[in-house]
Amino acid sequence: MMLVKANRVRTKGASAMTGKETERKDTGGGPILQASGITRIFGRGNTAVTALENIDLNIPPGTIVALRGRSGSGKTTLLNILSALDDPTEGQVYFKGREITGLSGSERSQIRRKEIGLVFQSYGLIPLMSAYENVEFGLRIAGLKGNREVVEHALDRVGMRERMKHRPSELSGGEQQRVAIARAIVHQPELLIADEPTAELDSRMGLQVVRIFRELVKESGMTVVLTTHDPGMMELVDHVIALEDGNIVSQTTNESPLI
Ligand SMILES: Nc1ncnc2c1ncn2[C@@H]1O[C@H](COP(=O)(O)OP(=O)(O)OP(=O)(O)O)[C@@H](O)[C@H]1O
Repeated sequence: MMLVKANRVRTKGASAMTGKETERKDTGGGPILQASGITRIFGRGNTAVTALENIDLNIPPGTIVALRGRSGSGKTTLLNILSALDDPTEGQVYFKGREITGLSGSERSQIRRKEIGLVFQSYGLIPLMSAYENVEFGLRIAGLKGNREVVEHALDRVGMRERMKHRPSELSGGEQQRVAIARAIVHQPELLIADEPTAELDSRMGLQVVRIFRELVKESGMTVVLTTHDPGMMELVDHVIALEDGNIVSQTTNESPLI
């Protein structure tokens, strides 16, 4: 499976998503995430690596956006900056109209815990906890009280309520990833950020995970930003941002995603 059919996509050089034309910093119809002039340099002097170079992008709310590119192209670095895990060397990131770059570590951590959900390639579940306890832990990290109904609802949304007493080692990779998604959405964040969420899964399980993302977008208006190596993902998401050597080389909008 390679590129999407030409009549279903619009490829833009400088699109609304990269456009510097979008100056608005509020969220009333504006982007949920906006990045402006993001450069990230690791190290100094002879050993310095420019992982991202002058990236501009706007992510519209209620969409699934995939960052795509080869290994080393800068996907994870960009995702870490968009989710306030890392600070850029230069540039600004606005989340819901508020600049998050330059905030203190504890302010950034508050935003991440309360307003963003994070999903990782390797699931990141706590082995000794059941699926239920892992999801409840997500609620506590967000500073909210454990609430049975809320936890079970999150597990229900990913189809894992029946297996909630099982520990991660008793679940398949796809099931573990679904629990990890339940943990990431239990505090009902507006933004879900997922680093290679389907990389460890076979194509059927991967599709199931993207289907869950689509349902979250439809039901709660959530925005999902993910990274992927998978060309097949282009058929499924709303926008694809392709990175090469720390630069955005193309942006594609899929007018009618398959799911
Ligand atoms: N902490 C770091 N120190 C030095 N260089 C780094 C660091 N993190 C990333 N890099 C470099 O920045 C570049 C981009 O890395 P990044 O992890 O963002 O790529 P990626 O597209 O996510 O790759 P992959 O698909 O393999 O995860 C690479 O050249 C990498 O070696």
